[in-house]
Amino acid sequence: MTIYFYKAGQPYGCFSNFSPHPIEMEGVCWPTVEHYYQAQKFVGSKDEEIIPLIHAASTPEKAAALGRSTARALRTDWEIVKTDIMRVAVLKKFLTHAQIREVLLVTADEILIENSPTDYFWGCGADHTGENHLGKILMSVREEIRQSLYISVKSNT
Ligand SMILES: Nc1nc(O)c(N)c(N[C@@H]2O[C@H](COP(=O)(O)O)[C@@H](O)[C@H]2O)n1
Repeated sequence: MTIYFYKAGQPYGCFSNFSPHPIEMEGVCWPTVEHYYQAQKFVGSKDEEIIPLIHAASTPEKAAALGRSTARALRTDWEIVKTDIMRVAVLKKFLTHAQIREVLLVTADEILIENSPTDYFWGCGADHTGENHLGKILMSVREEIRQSLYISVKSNT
């Protein structure tokens, strides 16, 4: 069975980057993965002063709106680094929060798909031809956590 997720308030909403699960990255606590991801777009760019505004945004939707502002200059390597940045943040989220880590592990080997009607990179898009990079990251994070649990159980036996 393929598992579709999208909005934080819907089934499997904890897989959305908009879910209210804070992460600490380099000593800074971010309210959601989305806040952190949107802020990373501006690290080292001439518009870096937007980062504290994104950090302080009261909702992930507001953080995303700030990060998507076309009037601002993104860091020049954004397209190269964005998938790695997302993976590190998503891994941190599931290492930090035991309850959603369990939800992820219980999905076993099911395919996970971000059912975004508009996003053909992170999600599957309206016609399901999208690249689903968020779903792929979640499946790879699931495997990494599974492997690390297996190694720690084995080393205790
Ligand atoms: N839950 C939710 N609501 C939305 O409105 C969304 N667009 C998404 N998708 C997430 O949006 C992020 C991509 O942002 P950029 O287009 O790169 O600015 C990424 O976190 C998607 O998973 N989710």
